[in-house]
Amino acid sequence: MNFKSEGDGEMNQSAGISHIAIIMDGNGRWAERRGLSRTDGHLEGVSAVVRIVKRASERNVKFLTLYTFSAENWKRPQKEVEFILQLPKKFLFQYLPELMRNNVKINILGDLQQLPYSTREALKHAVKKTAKNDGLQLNFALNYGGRQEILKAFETMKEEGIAFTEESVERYLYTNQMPEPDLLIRTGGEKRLSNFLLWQMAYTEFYFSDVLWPDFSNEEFDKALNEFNVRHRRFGGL
Ligand SMILES: CCc1cc(N2CCCCCC2)n2ncc(-c3ccc(F)cc3)c2n1
Repeated sequence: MNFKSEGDGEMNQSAGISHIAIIMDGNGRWAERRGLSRTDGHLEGVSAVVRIVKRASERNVKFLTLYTFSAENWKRPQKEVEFILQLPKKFLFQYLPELMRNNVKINILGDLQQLPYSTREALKHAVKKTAKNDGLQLNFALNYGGRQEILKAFETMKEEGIAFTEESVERYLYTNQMPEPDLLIRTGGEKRLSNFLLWQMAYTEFYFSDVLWPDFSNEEFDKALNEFNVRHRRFGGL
């Protein structure tokens, strides 16, 4: 199956959007409301990832960054953490061939040293296999924390004797090869950043949705993009 791209025929509504970041919240509540286990909620969340990756590619988004596991998520019950940290392997085993067919490039943001060996190996394989692809750049933030990222950049720069400027710091962040997010979408009703891309989102538009991530449809995604375009519509003015 190919992620069909909306050609120039239809006005490409997302012409101004290069990079979208998403905090995919609400998976546990989605399951609890249905009398299902939290792990069922995470699995439904994976299906929503596949759906929105395809939609982002169709809307000609160039970079899509997904917050899949925060540094704070380690505080969850051990069984749930163990289940979640197996999801990358499951996802890649099932979807990497299709992502390759659609020229998707996978990048990983975060500290992978604490992840299970088999998960780290699956991630390294996916990054290597998709490295030459030049379609949508799909960034997974795993064991990621914005404050930790900035502190790690400062420590490395200090060791290397690099002067701190906005440009030099950005070269030491996980996102050093990509533009800052134009739009942040957070699902699940909370309205906070949760230590995500703190340096990078200094000028990012925020879109908060009460929809729980597993229910986040193409229509909901399109509403966020269209809202961005309304906010950024310029009629020749400044
Ligand atoms: C590491 C925890 C985690 C959690 C998770 N959830 C759970 C939380 C949010 C909802 C989505 C499902 N997903 N979904 C895809 C991945 C994934 C990560 C890397 C990769 F290369 C490919 C896929 C994923 N990873």
